[in-house]
Amino acid sequence: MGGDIVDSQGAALAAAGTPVLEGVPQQLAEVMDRLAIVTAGIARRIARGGIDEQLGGGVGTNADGDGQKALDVIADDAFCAALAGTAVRFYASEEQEVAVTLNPEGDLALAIDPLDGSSNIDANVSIGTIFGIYPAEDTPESSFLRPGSDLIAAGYAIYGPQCCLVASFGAGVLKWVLDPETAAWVLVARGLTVAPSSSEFAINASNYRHWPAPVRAYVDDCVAGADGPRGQNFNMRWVASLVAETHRILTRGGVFLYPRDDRKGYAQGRLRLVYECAPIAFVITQGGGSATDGEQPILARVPAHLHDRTPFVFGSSEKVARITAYHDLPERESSALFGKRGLFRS
Ligand SMILES: O=P(O)(O)OC[C@H]1O[C@](O)(COP(=O)(O)O)[C@@H](O)[C@@H]1O
Ligand SMILES: [Mg+2]
Ligand SMILES: [Mg+2]
Repeated sequence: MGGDIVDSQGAALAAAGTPVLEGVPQQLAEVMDRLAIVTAGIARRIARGGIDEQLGGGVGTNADGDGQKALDVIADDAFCAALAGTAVRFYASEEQEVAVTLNPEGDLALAIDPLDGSSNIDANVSIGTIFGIYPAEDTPESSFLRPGSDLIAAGYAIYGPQCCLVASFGAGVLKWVLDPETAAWVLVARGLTVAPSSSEFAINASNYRHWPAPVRAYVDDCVAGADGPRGQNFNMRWVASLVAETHRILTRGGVFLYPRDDRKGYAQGRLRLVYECAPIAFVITQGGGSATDGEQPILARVPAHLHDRTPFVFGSSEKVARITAYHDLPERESSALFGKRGLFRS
């Protein structure tokens, strides 16, 4: 199962019929266990990176034109192999052009970003895996080209100082920690929530000059701090790993923005609706936070194609609502100097 990325402890448990993960609904138990087993194997392989292989080395480009690192391909192969023979009928990966049929009798359709944040592999900064599970329909198109509100499960693994799995099955957000002493997954939380407000925002500010006016206006007002219309100071973070930003926001609140911008190829932002934004939106919404494309809820968006991208804003509800309000401002208001803006002047 999963080539050479298999956690032997997890595989032995599964072979003995013992659940690897506690707290998973029966319908999803085998699939979640296999995801957990591969995740533990990837975590161990990352920890050994550079000893006998270079996981961050470039190996080509995927069908979508993105550069692929060795670990992107290793992780994709491992998840795909591990899910063969389970209830997963269709496997749709960010790294593959079309969805793979794994089990024609299966009743689940799994979308995956096998390795998220790949620019951070060599830098030893947190990276992850993102997944979403739908009920399978007759074809890959009808299974995946639907609103994220149809998801029955979604979550992510984070390969960081601590390896965690975070998932929702539609009734709150659960978190497991991989115990490095025993190699067992331990359920540590059942009801993770997103703080309703916060003074942190996350955006790649190097693209400032390319952003739409409402995003520039929002960030201008945050950066102006106590001297601007918001009348309070803010802090900024940018990890460049969506999983790491999500994990921080689930831990202490905040807001994340990856807007559309004027650069070639960024008319719909950077992040993929099916593999990244819908699953993260599902988890964040289950935790009481919000997720939009700047204006509309992400979970209502229906992709036209598997690899569609979308602007993405998510996090503490109060902040996401405020960003939507900036998008509703008249153009002359959102492009005005921050001190002149009426709506949010304190
Ligand atoms: O380098 P940028 O433009 O800041 O983009 C960073 C974003 O790109 C991503 O790395 C895209 O994911 P992949 O690594 O799976 O392609 C996100 O994790 C992250 O939020
Ligand atoms: Mg990604
Ligand atoms: Mg990826």
